[in-house]
Amino acid sequence: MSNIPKIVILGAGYGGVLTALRLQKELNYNEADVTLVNKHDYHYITTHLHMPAAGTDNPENARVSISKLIDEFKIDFVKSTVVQIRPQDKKVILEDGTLSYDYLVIGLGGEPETFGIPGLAENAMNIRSINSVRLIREHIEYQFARYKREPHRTDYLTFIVGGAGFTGIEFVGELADRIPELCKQFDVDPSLVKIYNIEAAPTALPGFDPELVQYGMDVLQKKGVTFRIGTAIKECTPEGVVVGEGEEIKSATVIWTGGIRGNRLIEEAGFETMRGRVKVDEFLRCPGSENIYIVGDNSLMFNPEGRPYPPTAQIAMQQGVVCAHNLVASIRNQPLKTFVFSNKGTVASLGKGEAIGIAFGKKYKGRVAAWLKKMIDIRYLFIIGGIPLVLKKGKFL
Ligand SMILES: Cc1cc2nc3c(=O)[nH]c(=O)nc-3n(C[C@H](O)[C@H](O)[C@H](O)COP(=O)(O)OP(=O)(O)OC[C@H]3O[C@@H](n4cnc5c(N)ncnc54)[C@H](O)[C@@H]3O)c2cc1C
Repeated sequence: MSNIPKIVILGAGYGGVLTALRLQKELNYNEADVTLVNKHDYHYITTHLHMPAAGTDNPENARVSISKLIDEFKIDFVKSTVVQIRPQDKKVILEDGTLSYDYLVIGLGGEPETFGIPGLAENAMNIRSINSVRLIREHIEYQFARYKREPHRTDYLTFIVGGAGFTGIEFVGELADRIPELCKQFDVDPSLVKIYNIEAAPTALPGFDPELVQYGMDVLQKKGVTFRIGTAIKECTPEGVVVGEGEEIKSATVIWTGGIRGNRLIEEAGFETMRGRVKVDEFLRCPGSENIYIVGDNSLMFNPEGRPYPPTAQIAMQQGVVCAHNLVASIRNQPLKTFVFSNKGTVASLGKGEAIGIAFGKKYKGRVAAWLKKMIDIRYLFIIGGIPLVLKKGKFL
């Protein structure tokens, strides 16, 4: 049996892919066996998913074949679903086999958090993966077709988005752009279509710059979005949602973007978690299990003021780089690097040609912010796949 350490990476999301790409670059020949496990043979660009969900872009543009990203002479890719993590045995159970590891990286991404709201898990859809956005896109078109057969059912033309965080705001922006096209295609009077964005917090985009939030809401309202801010969804049923003090909004489409938690496999593995996320140490290791690293939405880290960093692609990518560095350092018995988050800013799209954001300490809105958003997306494609990927998947217009 070989004495080469075995590194297993679970999940080819932002954290997992960056870890794999960096290991591929930094490890010398025969220094470690690296295996990347993912349930699909493609990586998806989560930050694009609001577009194919609304139907303003093709889902193909939001996914990249993993074989195009990694060097399969250096990294073994296993397409499978993880069903159990067994830290006590240093094993991972897959739906079709078992892997043993010396070092484990967990980057399985988050799951929707429904905060125990009755009916949400059963009746609402989520923008989480290529498969989930395909479903949303088809579902939206189908509601227009159904309405033409049952014109008394205006609930088919009412679209409810729960949560006005970044995902909710970006999605309603795209949906509002798509509606005129669908109305034309299905001969539907646009004034019959309603888009509600419902948020329990006292503001949309909680924690974001208030002036930019106001700008964003004005843009979206002009496009036809109705905001119900400071309004909690109390229940979700097959007929719609119940909000506030019992008001019912009838709708055949509820999309929940209001919360994200870590992965249930981590809780089931016996790690101490907060909403499925593990509070990692400064080197990104799981406390008490120094051979296990956790990156991305599965990890929990706090800023110097003691507040948790929101789970973003940006932090997941930076963690992937440091995680790979620390794995190589562990193997070489060298000192580990502390993870320090460098916030490059945040930009939220509001649909075609409109966005709001803060980058490099400055506020941006309108076309300039929309351009910035494109540059961020292109930069990511470049990091993971170089110029060929930018040319293939990059959106310049
Ligand atoms: C619509 C939307 C827009 C967003 N926009 C932004 C943005 O503009 N900027 C930003 O910084 N962040 C944004 N985010 C957040 C960002 O996408 C996440 O924080 C980021 O994807 C987390 O990366 P990750 O590596 O933890 O996991 P993910 O990217 O979620 O990847 C997890 C991977 O694990 C795989 N997987 C899951 N379970 C299993 C299993 N059991 N077995 C095998 N494989 C499994 C999945 O298929 C996936 O490939 C957005 C999120 C959404 C949903």
